[in-house]
Amino acid sequence: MTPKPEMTPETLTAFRRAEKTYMARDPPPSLAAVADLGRAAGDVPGARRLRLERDLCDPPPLPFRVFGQRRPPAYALDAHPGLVVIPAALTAEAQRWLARKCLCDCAQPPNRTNLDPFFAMPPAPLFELAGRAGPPPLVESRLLAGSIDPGVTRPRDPFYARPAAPSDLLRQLRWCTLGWQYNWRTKEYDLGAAPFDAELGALMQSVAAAAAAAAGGPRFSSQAGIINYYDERASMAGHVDRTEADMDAPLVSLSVGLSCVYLIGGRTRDVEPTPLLLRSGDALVMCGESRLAFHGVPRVLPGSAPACLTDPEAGTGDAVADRYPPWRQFAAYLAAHRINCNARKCA
Ligand SMILES: O=C(O)CCC(=O)C(=O)O
Ligand SMILES: [Fe+2]
Repeated sequence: MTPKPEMTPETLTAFRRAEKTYMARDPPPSLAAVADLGRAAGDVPGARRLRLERDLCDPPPLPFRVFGQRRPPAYALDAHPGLVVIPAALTAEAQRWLARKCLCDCAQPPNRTNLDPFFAMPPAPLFELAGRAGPPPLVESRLLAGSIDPGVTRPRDPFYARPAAPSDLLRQLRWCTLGWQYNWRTKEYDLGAAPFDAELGALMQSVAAAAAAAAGGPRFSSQAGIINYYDERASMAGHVDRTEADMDAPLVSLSVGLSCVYLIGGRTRDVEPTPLLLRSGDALVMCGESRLAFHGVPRVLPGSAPACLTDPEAGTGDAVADRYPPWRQFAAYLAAHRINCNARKCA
């Protein structure tokens, strides 16, 4: 038997090499080569300022000021055609609104989460249950109850085989699907549909329309989406979102909370990716060619969330505040997590 060849850095693909660099823990990587379009776009090789030909707020998607500017600076990168980055697109209030949407309105049935196969999820947002005073209502384990669906791999971690407190489940929340429900096992949208939050859909549409008018590929509607919840050590491996039948329509992606290093590559992992710094409130739109590009999040940056989120009183006066738990509960979560919410057209 021939021994397996050592995977030397030379034999790794360019994408994998970059992932390893930015995932390293000891020592942590230098961020000197990470492109900062929000603060130093002039230093980024191949970055071009795009002229938005449409206002972001045309028509206004929500009844308060969502975008910092009607036509904020937006950037394209020569090496990744079709990608549009709009740094600091969202106002502080809109970032708080998005965090509330992603943690409360959207993260509950009928939308699915990574926890559904293993727990009998209550018909309420975990985030709200986790913040309630008094002894928490425990959530039943489907493993323990024997009601786990056939074909689902049983996790080894004993956490999944015991009733769990909502606050412990919230720590394990990794994703939630919106609209057409994506099945990670079959890699198809075959789990039926839940209504896509109308307000969130309007916000996504606003960003898609302005970016697509500048970069091509105007058709967009929020048919499906994913919310990703990252703790400080979480990452997302490089992939292409290729399940959607309509791969010409843009994919819109909004982030709040901690900053991250986002890698954008090309059609294969051999294309050298560009590391981008994405901050809370940035919008990213994958149009045209970049819709087929490998991308991922190798690193979240602890301590990088803005004060407009982490100040315990920051959201107290917001128009929607009384519909949600007190802001201090969000502030604590956002100081230690990144939330990414993305939407795509499927058919
Ligand atoms: O978190 C991000 O910015 C990327 C998420 C992503 O690529 C996805 O959900 O497909
Ligand atoms: Fe993706």
